[in-house]
Amino acid sequence: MSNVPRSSPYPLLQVEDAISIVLSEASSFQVIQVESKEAAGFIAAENIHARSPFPPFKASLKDGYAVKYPLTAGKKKLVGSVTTGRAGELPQVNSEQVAYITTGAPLPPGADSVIPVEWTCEADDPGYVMISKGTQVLGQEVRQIGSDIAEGELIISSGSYIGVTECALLINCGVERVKVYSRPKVAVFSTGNELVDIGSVPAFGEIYDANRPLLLAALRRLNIDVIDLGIVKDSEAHITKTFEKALEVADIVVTSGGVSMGCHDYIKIVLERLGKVHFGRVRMKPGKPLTFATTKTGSSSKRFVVGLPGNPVSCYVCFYLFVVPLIRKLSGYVNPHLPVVEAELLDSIRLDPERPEYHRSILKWNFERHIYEAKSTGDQSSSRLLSATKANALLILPSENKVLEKGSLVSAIVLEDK
Ligand SMILES: Nc1nc2c(c(=O)[nH]1)N[C@H]1C(S)=C(S)[C@@H](COP(=O)(O)OP(=O)(O)OC[C@H]3O[C@@H](n4cnc5c(N)ncnc54)[C@H](O)[C@@H]3O)O[C@H]1N2
Ligand code: MOO
Repeated sequence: MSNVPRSSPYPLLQVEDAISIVLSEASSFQVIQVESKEAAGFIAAENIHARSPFPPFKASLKDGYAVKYPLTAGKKKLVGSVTTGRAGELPQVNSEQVAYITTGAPLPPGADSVIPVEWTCEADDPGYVMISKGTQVLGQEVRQIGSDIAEGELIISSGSYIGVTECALLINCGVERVKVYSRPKVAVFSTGNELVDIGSVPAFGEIYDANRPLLLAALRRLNIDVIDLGIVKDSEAHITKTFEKALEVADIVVTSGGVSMGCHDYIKIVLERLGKVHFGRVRMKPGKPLTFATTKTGSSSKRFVVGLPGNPVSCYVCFYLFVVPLIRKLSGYVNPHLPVVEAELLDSIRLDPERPEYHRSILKWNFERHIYEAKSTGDQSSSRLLSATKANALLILPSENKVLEKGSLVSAIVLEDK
């Protein structure tokens, strides 16, 4: 091999600049309507107002007796009962009368307050109740109409995340359907002549494809629709054909392998032909040959391609640093970045003098010291998946020719995977 390139034509970008490029390219969202009960996990694409107040009627806060304020202690006439869900005629309650009521049931006409059962006892006559403590204030133990949520109140603003409680809130307020940002579809393929799927027996020189299952599982955990395009041989023609297929069906194409300087590294070459390569190298460890491109053909919307490096840990780290924020931006997140916290190192770590390192670590909250502590996962080779197992954070370590002492404070990107 005498005709391979000896240096990369791609400038070595800083991580922050590379992430900014990805996010600035990803600005177009598609708005869809979903049923409120299916809305958890989406970002709202509209301001949502309560269709009805909650509670929709004056409701009792306690099991007890509905009364008209003021009511003194003593023997009172029982005029009926109101239980939750009850339709039809409610008993009229006047002064010196009571109606049995359960928690959440509507107050009957005339009543404005509730006396809890604990303040009452049975009377000798079944048509009466003994009230041992009278009303203290008007409206006691009553939830007024709209006291939790007023009719028309803004309950979810455009751009906010719909979690499980927001999903319940929508239904609480009678909102059946909501406009949300759709999530991108993602196609995944691995490249490499050495790769075989688990289940087949690897010949000498072959290894199992671990990256595709990693990416597919991570995407499914993010509720993303995935298209699995399998293992593709290191051939320009095969890779081109697979990209063309992927770009027809997916918004984002994520590949692994074939982005470095080897004679069979075709991803960058093919992407230069199919679209625009925004960057092909990032100053980071692991993940240096990470590649990002966009394509646009005919009337189809812009497509995004992230060429992840083949080393499994590089693939994993770059997925969380670049693909997850890209997905979040396209899905409507106002802040697409993963959370970052400050953590104290439990080990001394030798820094890399060339590249900032995204050091896999186990992050734990120390309840006595009120601080996050980070334990290294050991050998950080980009082929060693054991460095990423158990890890729930990536420590952002600066590039310097020194040892960062135990006890130093560093920024840690929190991974949602664990
Ligand atoms: N001359 C240079 N060589 C390399 C450089 C460089 O700057 N100059 N960068 C190195 C870095 S850093 C990385 S990272 C790798 C990434 O290279 P590729 O993306 O081209 O990856 P491959 O060569 O295809 O594979 C690398 C390694 O990972 C294994 N692999 C690949 N795919 C999978 C998979 N799906 N599942 C499991 N393991 C996989 C593959 O067998 C190789 O061992 O390049 C360096 N080289
Ligand atoms: O960047 Mo590579 O990912 O160090 O092995």
